[in-house]
This record gives sequence, structure tokens and C-alpha cells, in this order.
Amino acid sequence: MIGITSLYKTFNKGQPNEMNALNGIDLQINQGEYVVIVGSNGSGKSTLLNMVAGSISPTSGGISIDGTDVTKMADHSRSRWIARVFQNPLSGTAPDLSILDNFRLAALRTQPKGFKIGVNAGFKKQVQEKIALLNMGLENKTHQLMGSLSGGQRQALTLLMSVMDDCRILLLDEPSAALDPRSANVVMQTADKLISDFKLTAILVTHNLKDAYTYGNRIIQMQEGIILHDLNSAQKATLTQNDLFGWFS
Ligand SMILES: Nc1ncnc2c1ncn2[C@@H]1O[C@H](COP(=O)(O)OP(=O)(O)OP(=O)(O)O)[C@@H](O)[C@H]1O
Repeated sequence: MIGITSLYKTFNKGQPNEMNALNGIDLQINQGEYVVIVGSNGSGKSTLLNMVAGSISPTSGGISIDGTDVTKMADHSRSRWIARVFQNPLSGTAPDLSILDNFRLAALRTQPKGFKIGVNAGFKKQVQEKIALLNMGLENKTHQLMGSLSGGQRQALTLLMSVMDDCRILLLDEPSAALDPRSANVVMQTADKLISDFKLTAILVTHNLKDAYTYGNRIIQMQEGIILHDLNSAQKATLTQNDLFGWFS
């Protein structure tokens, strides 16, 4: 479903601070795969994620989604299929608007300019049904301001908003790194449930090796812009936590 062919990225080409962030990535990610990417700082994980999202263009190589070459397609054009959740729970939501209004904005994200969605009883009921999936008791608080929620609640709602509509690919860039352990667990479990309920293809970038071990059905280690390890579902199932920690020793 996601095809990455011979992907290279050089930042600041020809300058003293030239940096080869990606050094030839070949990767096929199938529909429904949940790929976890680990790797040391600067190994190219976010650059790769940004290229799938379309916010950075490659120096060379190509990316396709469902057979369509998207290498030159702008990020907003890809946002119909691709949703992203970032580390900071404050990004991606409007703190001064209610939960309901945030959902309305999210629903408009993939609609043509000028399209309107009224906050009527039907829309509210739909949103409440979706929020109830989180089991966080937020479905009866849809008029509460987004900014008054905890980081974990906000990140869980961000996840939910991001997988609405036609989204088929979910990119998670350290979504729980800024949260306390309990909230981080809630967010990771929410992501896991949504990925399986909505049958999404997902890529998680994380430094948390426990999460990398627990979640996903494929694991990749990047180093200096290349893929060092790539374990499929069966191989990941036999990977021990010690093996994984050993990748970084
Ligand atoms: N916009 C940019 N301009 C210049 N260099 C960049 C830019 N973005 C990333 N780099 C460099 O490219 C390399 C890969 O960065 P990237 O952020 O992809 O790594 P990462 O594996 O996500 O790191 P981390 O785990 O620290 O987030 C790093 O050396 C980084 O400094």
C-alpha cells in the first residue's frame, strides 16, 4: 500500500553543514500493517515520516500510496488519506473551542473550501458515539473546552479526530512522549484500538522500547538514514525485550 523506493534526502546540499538524513530507503508497507520505527537520535525516522506525509520532499527516490505516485503531491493533498499525531498534545487542536467544535473542524479538514457542517443534534450524537469508544467518560462533556482537558485526554481525542473520514494511514510521531506514564499508556492503547477497529495502516516512531516491543506487527530499526533491521510479524513475535535493547548497545 505504501511503496518507498530508493529514497534519499540531503539537507543543506553543497554547504558545510550538508547532512545525508536518508541514504536509500526501500520499504513496502502493506495495508493494515502497524510498523514501529526505532533508532537513535538523528537516524532519519522523522524525516522518513515527514516524507510519507509530504511535508518534506525527497532529494531522489519515490513514494506511492495504493499504486499512485505521490512523490510530488503536496501534504494537504495527501491529508485525505493520511493523518498525523505529534508529540505535543497541544498541536492539532484548538484549546479555546469546545470538544464538539474541534470535531466539527476536524470533519471539515478533508472537505472542499466553503463546505459547512452545522453542530446539530445528529452531529453531536455521532461525535458522542465516537468519543464513547475511548471509554474515558468524555462523551457527556462535549461542550467542555479542549484546553481544559489533560494532555492524555486531549491526545486521545486528537487520535480519534485524526482517524475520522477517509483516513487510511496514521502516522504517529512519538505521540506519548510528552505524557505521564498512565496517560501515555491510555494514548498508546487508544491508538492500538483505533488502528485495529478502523483497519488502518500505521507507522509509529518511538524512543520507548517497551512500546516498540508491545505494539505493532512489524518493527524497523533505522541507523544513519538506512534500515538496519526489519522484522515482520512472525519475527517480531519471537523478539525478546533483551534482543531489542541489544540493538542499541
Ligand atoms: N530541516 C532540516 N534541516 C537540516 N537538517 C535536518 C533537518 N531535519 C533533519 N535534519 C537532520 O537530519 C538528520 C535526521 O534527522 P531526523 O529528525 O529525521 O532524525 P530522527 O531519527 O527523527 O531523530 P530524533 O530521534 O532525534 O527525533 C539529523 O542529523 C538532523 O539534524
